[in-house]
Amino acid sequence: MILPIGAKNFEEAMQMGSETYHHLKDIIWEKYGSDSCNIGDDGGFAPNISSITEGLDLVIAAIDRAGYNGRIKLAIDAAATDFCVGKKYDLEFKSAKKSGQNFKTGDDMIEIYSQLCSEYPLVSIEQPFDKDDWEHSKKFTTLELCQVPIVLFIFYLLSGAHAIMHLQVVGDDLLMSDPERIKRAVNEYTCDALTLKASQVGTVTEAIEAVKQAKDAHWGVMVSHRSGDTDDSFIADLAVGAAAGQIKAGAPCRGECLTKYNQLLRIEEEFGSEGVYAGENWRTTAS
Ligand SMILES: C=C(OP(=O)(O)O)C(=O)O
Repeated sequence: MILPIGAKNFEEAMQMGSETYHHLKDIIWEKYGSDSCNIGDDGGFAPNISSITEGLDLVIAAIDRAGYNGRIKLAIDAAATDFCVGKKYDLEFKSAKKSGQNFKTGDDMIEIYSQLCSEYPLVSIEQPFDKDDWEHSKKFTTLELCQVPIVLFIFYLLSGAHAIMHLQVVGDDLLMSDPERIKRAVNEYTCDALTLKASQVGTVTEAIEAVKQAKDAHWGVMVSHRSGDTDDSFIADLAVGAAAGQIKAGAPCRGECLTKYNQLLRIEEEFGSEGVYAGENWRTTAS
């Protein structure tokens, strides 16, 4: 996923995201052929890549070709519950020819994520471990991985702003937008942001309660669509109303994704000069 945090407003963010998406399509077409440009549930491409870094390199190349170097950061939704087998993580879970050799422990996964964080402009990882792997979620979140240069890091420490600089660890399945699980995650520090799925929590009232819990803990809030979503745009209003600062609604293609982004454009237009695009403050708007 990409975060166009260097945009001046949502309209520009949308332009940056769309241009990057279309450059990504060209790059994938050139390298893997047109079949690889078929899109999945969330509007993303799924070329036959053989490593995590191969995928990230494609996105970096697209950002570069679109001319947005330094203005767009990266995020990953690992959705690790999907490839957790027992207590291990099967990195070949998508392959038909499984060798059985690519199982990783929770500690191995921490190593992998840490390495990615040091090599890429990665600012957020969602669901890096299984939904019940509280142990590694805690171990990883507590690391507070930071990718800013050391000189800048010291400056941020001195200015008291260091809390926003480390990698955001987002709880999706770990929390299930459930108040009891959020409470446990806050107490144990097993993540520091909430994926908010209104259709998962059930009612708008409960969704607002979950946002309050997250804000009280000074967490980030990422309002999210669902796989196979409809063309309902309500989550755009929810994200603005909750001052979430973050929304995840898929790639800028197909009606069910675009309807959310179009609603955000309309909201921004309605607010006019009073509208505030979260931009660099994407994590702190929630507190
Ligand atoms: C679409 C998502 O979730 P789900 O599969 O639970 O709908 C997501 O987390 O990006």
